[in-house]
Parts: sequence; C-alpha cells; structure tokens
Amino acid sequence: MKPIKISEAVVRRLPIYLRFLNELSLSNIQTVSSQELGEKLDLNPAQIRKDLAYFGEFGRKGVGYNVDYLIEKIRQILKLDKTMNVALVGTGNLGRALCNYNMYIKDNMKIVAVFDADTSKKGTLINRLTVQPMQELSDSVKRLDISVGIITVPAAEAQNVADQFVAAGIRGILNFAPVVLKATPGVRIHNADFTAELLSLAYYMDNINGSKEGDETQ
Ligand SMILES: NC(=O)c1ccc[n+]([C@@H]2O[C@H](COP(=O)([O-])OP(=O)(O)OC[C@H]3O[C@@H](n4cnc5c(N)ncnc54)[C@H](O)[C@@H]3O)[C@@H](O)[C@H]2O)c1
Repeated sequence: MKPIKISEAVVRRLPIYLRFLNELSLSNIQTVSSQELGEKLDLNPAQIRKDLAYFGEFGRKGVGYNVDYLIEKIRQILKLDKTMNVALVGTGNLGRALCNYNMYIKDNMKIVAVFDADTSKKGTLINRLTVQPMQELSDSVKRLDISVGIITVPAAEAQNVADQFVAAGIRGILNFAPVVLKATPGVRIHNADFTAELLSLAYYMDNINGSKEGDETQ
C-alpha cells in the first residue's frame, strides 16, 4: 500500500477514533456516523469527516461509516497490523507502573524487555519481565527486534539513555523525563511531559472558554 502523508494532528486523533471504534465493534455495532463519533469524542463532526476522508470516500450519507473497515484502515495507517516490541529503561515508580499497565498488549505495542542501571534490581520481576543490566540493552534490542524505547529515568540521565537506545538501533523514543532530548536524524522522539501538561492545564482553566484539545484544525 502506498504510504499516505497525514498531518501530525490527524495522526494524534487516529488512536482516539480507534479506541472508540473498537468499543463499538465489541458491542457488534456495524456502522457509525460522524455525528455520533463527534458527540462521543467531543470533536467536530466536520473535522472527523475531513480526517477520515484521507482513507477515501467510503462513508455513506445517512448510513455512516463501516466500523470494522474503519478499524482496519486506521490500524494499517498506524502500522498496528504487526506487533511492535518495546524496551523500557528505568524501573522506578513510573517505569514499574507502565510495565504493569497492559495497554501495550492490546494495542500491539508490547514491552518485551526492561533495564535498569541499579545492579540491586538485576533479575527482579515486574509483570513477568526480568530487569536486565544496561550492558545487555544492545544485544536484547537486536535479538528481540525492539524498535521503540521508553525512558523513565531521572532527567539528568535521560540523554545518556537516549544515546544508548539510538546506538542500539532504536528508531522511536517515548521520553517521560522532564528534559528536551537532542534530535537525531532518523529517530522520532515523543515527550510525555506530565508537569508541562499540568502547567498548561492551569493556563486553560483560567481561559476555560478558549480553545480545547480537539479544536485543532489541520
Ligand atoms: N512524564 C510523567 O508523567 C512523569 C511522571 C512522573 C515522573 N516522571 C519522570 O520519569 C522519570 C522517572 O521517575 P520515577 O519517579 O519513576 O523515578 P525513580 O527514581 O523511582 O526511578 C528511576 C529509575 O531509573 C534508574 N536509572 C537511573 N539512571 C539510570 C541510567 N543511566 N540507566 C538506567 N537506569 C537508570 C534508577 O535506578 C531507578 O530505578 C523522572 O525523570 C521523572 O521526572 C515523569
């Protein structure tokens, strides 16, 4: 299939559509309109129609979209038709919480290896994963075909871990440490910055009638 160029804002909404469509499919609901999607997801139906038009004009006026077809298309676009193996470095409070959360299994992203620099943690188990020393990172990445790395170490150590991920051949990094990592060509870095989200939430609470997430056009 020829890759379709999609804007970042749309790519960020696709998992939200997918989660709801999966719920509909589990309830044996076969069609959904952009109106229904909009009401449930608090998004503008016109925006939803524009987003879904990327996959061709398959919604039928008055009938809506075929749920299973849409699920299949979104999964193809997000490349969820194959499982992606994930490594996590930093098995402290946050790292352990992420390992214990099974979203990754459901969404074809699976944490398959965990690492920590603290030698006293070596060999301990977190949700059936054995904590490995950092020296084993590179070998495990190759052996287990790991393509995504999660960073849950203190901010001062995050760049060091990112460099080790890149050297091991990892092409996607999700960074939870509150620090900006150096960009590396060919490597995609996403930041999940809890503190920054809270600070911007505080701003929008004072501007409650202003824009909200999902209002983004593009
Ligand atoms: N983004 C968020 O939502 C969010 C929320 C809480 C914490 N954080 C951040 O996540 C990170 C982890 O927080 P935490 O509370 O789990 O910390 P923690 O101190 O409980 O755990 C950190 C772990 O990283 C390990 N570590 C340290 N340096 C390392 C290195 N160079 N290589 C491998 N392992 C190393 C430590 O041994 C420890 O097990 C911090 O940067 C914190 O600021 C982010």
